Amino acid sequence: MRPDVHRWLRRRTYTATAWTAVDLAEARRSQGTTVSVVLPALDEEPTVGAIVRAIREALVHDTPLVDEVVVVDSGSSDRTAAVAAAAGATVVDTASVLPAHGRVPGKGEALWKGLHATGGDLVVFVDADLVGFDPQFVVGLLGPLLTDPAIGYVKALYDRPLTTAEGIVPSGGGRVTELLARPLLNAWWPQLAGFVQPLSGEYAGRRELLEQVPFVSGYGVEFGLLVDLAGRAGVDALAQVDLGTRRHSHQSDAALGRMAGQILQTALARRPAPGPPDPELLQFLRTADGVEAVSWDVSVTERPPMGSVRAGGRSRS
Ligand SMILES: O=c1ccn([C@@H]2O[C@H](COP(=O)(O)OP(=O)(O)O[C@H]3O[C@H](CO)[C@@H](O)[C@H](O)[C@H]3O)[C@@H](O)[C@H]2O)c(=O)[nH]1
Ligand SMILES: O=C(O)[C@H](O)COP(=O)(O)O
Repeated sequence: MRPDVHRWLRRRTYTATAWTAVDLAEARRSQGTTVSVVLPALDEEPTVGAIVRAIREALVHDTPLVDEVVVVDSGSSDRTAAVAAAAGATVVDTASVLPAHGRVPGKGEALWKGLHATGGDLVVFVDADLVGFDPQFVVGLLGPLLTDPAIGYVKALYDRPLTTAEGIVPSGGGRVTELLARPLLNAWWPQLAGFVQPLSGEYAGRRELLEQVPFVSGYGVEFGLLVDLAGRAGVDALAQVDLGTRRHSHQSDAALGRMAGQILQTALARRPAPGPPDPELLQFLRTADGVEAVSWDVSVTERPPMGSVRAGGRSRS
């Protein structure tokens, strides 16, 4: 493993249980820091209400860690907006925020408009399709930001079970992550190979930093933010926090193919200066102490066209 990635992993990987909501509420009160939570939502009627309610009960009413919970409705055709509002969220529609900029489809658009529609110094993004959501997710994401001024952006890491018709595969989820995003990141941005879940939809950042980078409109938004924020603030300003396990609703293989296409477009638009890709691939295993990185050499050797070999052989004979 590259020494810089090894150092970063040890220095910038945290566990959500390191903080309590009460401690962080006191930290942010003494700093005068405000916190917004943004949930992008497209047709998430079955799950959005429970997530909003859990955050509001634990982190607005019981302990004052969060100032506002905003659901950004990304053009839902179900009752997402009504359910979110009934649970206590402020609901905005992507079409009504910055109307002069129009509305383009996709998750990243909802996040970008959510950034505009909120006012917190710290902004926490949480997907609205999570199942069994725990408000400690928000506490964990805020922990590094409220306790270390050098950190500007924090991404979630977690185990990702895959729920299938046959049952639950404990670490079968994150298929786009494993098959596309991680290999791409390792090849072209190996300094970011320590991110266990580069596509995680739960992350938090300082507004002053988030407002300096573009937001890709679709599913490339996480990949783009990671690369762009590292470029803007440096890898040491980025951190990850272990939230345990995360379950969500899965998309079809065909939909994941389209997601992968958007991530590929995002990566190609940011491709670093030409040069050989890094041949190391870091993958991660869950251990009793957290996660362990496993390094693989994925370099390939190009054999010449057989015709040229035969021609060379003939000329030698
Ligand atoms: O046009 C859209 C599409 C999705 N969403 C919301 O965005 C969140 C995540 O979308 P989802 O379709 O559930 O994505 P996943 O299949 O979970 O994809 C993973 O990988 C994506 C690519 O990086 C990330 O954007 C996701 O957060 C991450 O969970 C959910 O709340 C959606 O309702 C929108 O608001 N608008
Ligand atoms: O992050 C990913 O790789 C995609 O969201 C797919 O996740 P899933 O395999 O858990 O559905």
